Amino acid sequence: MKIVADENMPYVDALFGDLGEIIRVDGRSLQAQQLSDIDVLLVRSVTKVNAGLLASCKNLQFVGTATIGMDHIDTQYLDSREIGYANAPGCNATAVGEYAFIAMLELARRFSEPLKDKVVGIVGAGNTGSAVQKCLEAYGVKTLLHDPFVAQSADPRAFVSLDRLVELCDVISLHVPLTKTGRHPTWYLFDEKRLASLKPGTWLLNCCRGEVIDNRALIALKRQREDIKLVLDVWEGEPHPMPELVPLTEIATPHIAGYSLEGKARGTFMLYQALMARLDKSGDKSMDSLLPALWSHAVTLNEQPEEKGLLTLSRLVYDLRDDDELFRQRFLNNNGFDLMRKNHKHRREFSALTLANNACSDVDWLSNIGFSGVGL
Ligand SMILES: NC(=O)C1=CN([C@@H]2O[C@H](COP(=O)(O)OP(=O)(O)OC[C@H]3O[C@@H](n4cnc5c(N)ncnc54)[C@H](O)[C@@H]3O)[C@@H](O)[C@H]2O)C=CC1
Ligand SMILES: O=C(O)C(=O)[C@H](O)COP(=O)(O)O
Repeated sequence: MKIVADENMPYVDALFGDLGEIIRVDGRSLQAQQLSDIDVLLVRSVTKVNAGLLASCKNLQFVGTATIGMDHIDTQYLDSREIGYANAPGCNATAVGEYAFIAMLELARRFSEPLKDKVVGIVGAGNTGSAVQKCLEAYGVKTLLHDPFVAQSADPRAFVSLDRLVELCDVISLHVPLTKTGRHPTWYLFDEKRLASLKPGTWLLNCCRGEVIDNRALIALKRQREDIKLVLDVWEGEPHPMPELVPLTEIATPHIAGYSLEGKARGTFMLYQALMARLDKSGDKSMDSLLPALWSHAVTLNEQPEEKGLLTLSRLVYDLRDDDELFRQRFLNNNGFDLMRKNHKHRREFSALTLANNACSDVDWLSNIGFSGVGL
């Protein structure tokens, strides 16, 4: 079996090595002629999988994308050729949720405005939106949700309209797929008009897809409204963000909100499971053996952490300031955006840090945020 896999997908050799030959490729520049005799294609979000790429692959049985988003895959075309496919829903939801939560803690500290006093609006209440909500609620922050699809399901949570969310929230975090059609398209959901309606001092975070916000209109807004604070992980026109937008942000990163080691391992593992099911084989691999230990195993709490202490714990697991600094230095360099993504291997999730409780008082909320605990 011949398997072509994006070079930025970790653990492919460990999981797929027994199945056949593995060829690593640069997913963004992948060409049809590299694929003519392959059986399996494993990609990330930077590869457009369509008739143009696959027309000459006669043996192709399966396409896997180790991502949540599917907007880069022409599933109609794959269906028409009866090629199996899978994505990895939820694989990096915890990573995105923790990224947004940590970014909020960073802004709270930078501007001396406690996160605990804010109301946070979450647009899109699926896996990543719910992961942010989990961290916020565990910490005691009030959240409001907008999701016209989930609102109509049996989900017991309360929902508000987008207008109401924008009107009421101090912080807005975006977690929708990129869609151009259907009843509630998200392309430019935050257009010039919506951006103009943000209340004074709003913090706006985008960790989903760049084009959910009209980036030109965002630049125009920021030039008039210093009060708005931006956290952008995704950009219109990736891998070339509008250069004038970057200095207008508080935190800027190259589409790595989902890039925890755990999230990446989960993504590859979910594709392994999907391929094994497609081949009607039972897999003998497990995910546990893939991950290394965190550099610091345990921290002992002698007292209940305040917001500053919570940020300190978070930074032990993932210091978002490092990625922000590197991005500002490098995004304009030749291939800087993609190189930073390719080399991004340092980030863990809260669960990698074990907290020991010497504080007596109730610190269950920390395990509800996601930290591992001894006697929490
Ligand atoms: N920055 C990064 O590294 C990552 C970005 N993403 C992006 O985030 C998106 C969301 O991921 P998940 O939460 O896992 O997907 P999901 O499918 O679990 O949830 C998306 C939610 O958005 C809702 N939605 C759709 N249209 C909406 C609208 N117009 N207004 C409000 N809600 C709407 C859906 O009903 C759904 O509940 C992905 O599609 C992907 O594009 C995902 C993972 C990592
Ligand atoms: O899962 C998604 O959707 C994402 O946006 C990914 O986290 C992005 O990662 P790459 O697939 O572009 O490496």
